[in-house]
Parts: sequence; structure tokens; C-alpha cells
Amino acid sequence: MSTPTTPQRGLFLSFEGIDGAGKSSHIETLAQAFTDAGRTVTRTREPGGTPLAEQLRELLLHQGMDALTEVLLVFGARRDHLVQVIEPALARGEVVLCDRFTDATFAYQGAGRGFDAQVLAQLERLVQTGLGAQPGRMREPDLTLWFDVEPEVAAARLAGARLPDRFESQPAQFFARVARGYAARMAAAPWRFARIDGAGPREEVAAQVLAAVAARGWLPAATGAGHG
Ligand SMILES: Nc1ncnc2c1ncn2[C@@H]1O[C@H](COP(=O)(O)OP(=O)(O)OP(=O)(O)O)[C@@H](O)[C@H]1O
Ligand SMILES: Cc1cn([C@H]2C[C@H](O)[C@@H](COP(=O)(O)O)O2)c(=O)[nH]c1=O
Repeated sequence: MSTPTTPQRGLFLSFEGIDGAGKSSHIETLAQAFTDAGRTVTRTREPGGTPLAEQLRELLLHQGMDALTEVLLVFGARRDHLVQVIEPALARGEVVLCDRFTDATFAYQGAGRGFDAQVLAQLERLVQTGLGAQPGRMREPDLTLWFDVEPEVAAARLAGARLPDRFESQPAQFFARVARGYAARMAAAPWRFARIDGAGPREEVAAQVLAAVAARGWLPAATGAGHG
């Protein structure tokens, strides 16, 4: 007779930082580490992650619009993403690795563009509740890896790489405000964040990412060896 296995708890990890901070480069490292540890991984991103949200992403990145329209599209895309992808994956016990989530809205639309943070907090609650097995609970990442990099370093990494979109083409002062926005989000909920010093070589950054996850008991500490 086979022994029934305990279903694993779903894990929701988000990756944050200014454009060019190095988030995307390290999602693959962490996905591989979780896969090696026997977990099923869903990799996704915001804005985006569903057909509808990917269409909204195209508009957000390339179409001029006023600040409220931008905020509503970001949260509309997020609701679809939560309902269609994130909640079902978590209910199946998977690890969801999401390239940006709501901290980006507070950092870019809030700190960057100057949009009212209290309104953002109301929308956050509205959009991130009424979901899954605990509809009264607001869905948030279990862990947010914040890649902290000086705007000049990030800009140098992106220089010439691709045609800049509506956000990437913002001036250095905008990204300095966005970085302060991330710092404020971490200060308000330090238990949910791990700050990653993203300025060093890739291997060092990857080691910090794996250590932050291992420290929470979600990966064996030794899983870091060989990845990066
Ligand atoms: N530690 C690092 N050292 C040097 N270059 C790096 C490092 N990490 C990433 N890069 C390079 O910097 C560029 C930006 O990295 P990446 O796309 O991962 O950043 P990102 O935070 O996801 O950016 P975006 O939000 O704009 O997509 C890429 O060319 C990548 O190869
Ligand atoms: C989720 C989210 C994203 N943004 C901005 C931040 C980036 O400039 C782009 C997304 O592109 P990337 O490939 O992840 O760099 O969108 C935002 O302004 N607000 C948000 O909530």
C-alpha cells in the first residue's frame, strides 16, 4: 500500500528592482534550484502572465496615458493574472516565481510618478482579496527579492541593449525615486523582503538569492552549489 504524501504548500516569490537591476537573469537560477529540489515551478511576470494581461502590458509599455489610467490597467492586468495563473498554481502547491508584482506599482506609479499611495493601497486590497481558499486574506508574496542597484549601474547595463520603453526612457531622477519607493516598501514590511545587493558579479548575486530562500527553509542550504 502506498503512503499518501503531504501536499506541499504553494510558495509565491516576487522579484523587484529598477529596470536593469538583474531580476530576470536570476529567476532562472532560482527556478532550477527549486526544480532540482523536486518542486514544480511556474515562472511568470507583471504586467503580463495571461493573454489579456500581456495585451495590457503592450499598452502600458508603449502607449501614452494619464497616471490613473496607468494604475487601473496595472491592477486590471494583476487581477486577471491572479485569477488565471497565480492562485491556481499556488492551489496546486507549486512555486510561483513572478518578475514584479505590487511593490512595482508602489515604486513606479507611487514613488516614481507621484500617484497617491493611499489609493494604491485601496486598489491593492480590492484586487488581491476574494481569491482562492482564503478569500478574506489579501494575497501577497511570501518573499520579495529586491535587487538593489544604483540607477547608474542599471542604466549602464541596459544601454544600447534594446529600444527603451515608456518606463526605461525615464530620466535618472525617476529611477532614484523608484529605488526609494522600494526601500520604503521594504521598511514597511521587512519580514516579507530580502534585499539583494545586485551590483556585484552574477555568481555573487545568485548566491545571495539562493541563500535568502534557503534561510527560509524552502531550499536545502547546499542547493546553491553549482548554480549561478
Ligand atoms: N550581476 C550582473 N552583472 C553584470 N551584468 C548583469 C548582472 N546581472 C544582469 N546583468 C545584465 O544586465 C542586463 C539587465 O539584466 P536583467 O534583464 O536581468 O535585468 P532586469 O532587472 O530583469 O531588467 P528589466 O526589468 O529591465 O527587464 C542584462 O544584459 C544582463 O545580462
Ligand atoms: C508590475 C509593474 C511594472 N511596471 C513597469 C516596470 C517596468 O519598467 C515595466 C515592466 O517591464 P520589465 O520587463 O519587468 O522591466 O513595467 C510598473 O510601472 N508598474 C507595475 O506595477
